[in-house]
Amino acid sequence: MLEVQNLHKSYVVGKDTYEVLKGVDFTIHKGEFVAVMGPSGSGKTTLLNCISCFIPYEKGKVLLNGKKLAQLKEEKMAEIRNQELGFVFQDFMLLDGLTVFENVCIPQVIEDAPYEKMEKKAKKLLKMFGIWEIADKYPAEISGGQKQRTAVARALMNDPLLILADEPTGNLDSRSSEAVIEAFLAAQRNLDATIFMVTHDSFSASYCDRVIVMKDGKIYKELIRTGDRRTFLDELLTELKIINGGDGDEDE
Ligand SMILES: Nc1ncnc2c1ncn2[C@@H]1O[C@H](COP(=O)(O)OP(=O)(O)OP(=O)(O)O)[C@@H](O)[C@H]1O
Repeated sequence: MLEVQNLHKSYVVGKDTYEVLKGVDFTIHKGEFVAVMGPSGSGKTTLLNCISCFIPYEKGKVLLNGKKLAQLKEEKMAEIRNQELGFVFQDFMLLDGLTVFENVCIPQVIEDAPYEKMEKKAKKLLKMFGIWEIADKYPAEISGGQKQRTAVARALMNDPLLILADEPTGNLDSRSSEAVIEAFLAAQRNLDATIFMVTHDSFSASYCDRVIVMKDGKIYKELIRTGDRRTFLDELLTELKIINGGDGDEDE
C-alpha cells in the first residue's frame, strides 16, 4: 500500500548540509494503524512531509499503491492529496468561519460532489465519531478533542488510501486523546482505513498495530503489538527509555 524505499533527505542551512533521513525503508499494508516515534529531531515530521511530497527529497522512492508520487505534476499531486491522502494535524487546521459539518465537507466541496452524497457521508462519519450533535457548532464553540475528531472525519471524507497524522493528540488531554484514538480505531474497523501517525505519546501509540521507532534519521526498531495494549505500552516505554538514555517518555 505505502512503500518507502531508501529515503534520503537533507536540509541545506547556509553552507552546511544536514542529512536528516539517512535511508529509510518500510511498508504499510492496507488497514494497518502504524505509529512513528523517536527522539525530537530524529526526522519523524520530515518523513511525513516527504511521504506527502510537501517537501522534496534527494534519493529513494515513495510508492502509494504502486504509484510513484514524486514524479507527479503539482496539479495531479494536489488531486492525490485531496482524494487519496487524508491529513490530521496537531493544531486541527479547521476553518473558523465554517461549522463542524461544513468543515468535514470541504474535501468533497473541492471535488464538486453532489450535496446529498456529501451530506450522507458527513453524517455517517460525524455519528461514527460521536460528534453529530455538534454538527452546527463552530470550532470556537467546541473542545479540542471534538475539533480533532472533526479533523479525522474531514480526513476520511473522500475514502483516502492513507491517513497521515502529525501529533494528532499533541494538544489534547488524556481523555480527549483517547477519544481521538478511538476515532482512528473506528475508522480502521469500520472503513478499513490505513493510518500512519507521528507521535510522542506512548499511550496513543500503544493502540497501534505496529510502532516504527526512529533514531538519527534511520529506523532503529519496529515493534509489533502481539498481545494486549497495556503490555505493548510497557514495551514501548521500556524501548523509549533505552533510546532516550534512561529519560523515557512516561505518559501513563
Ligand atoms: N526546514 C528545515 N530546514 C532546516 N532544518 C530543518 C528543517 N526542518 C527540520 N529541520 C531539522 O531536521 C531535523 C529533523 O526535524 P523533524 O522535525 O523531522 O524531527 P522530528 O523527529 O519530527 O522532531 P520533533 O519530535 O521535535 O517534532 C531537526 O534537526 C530539525 O531541526
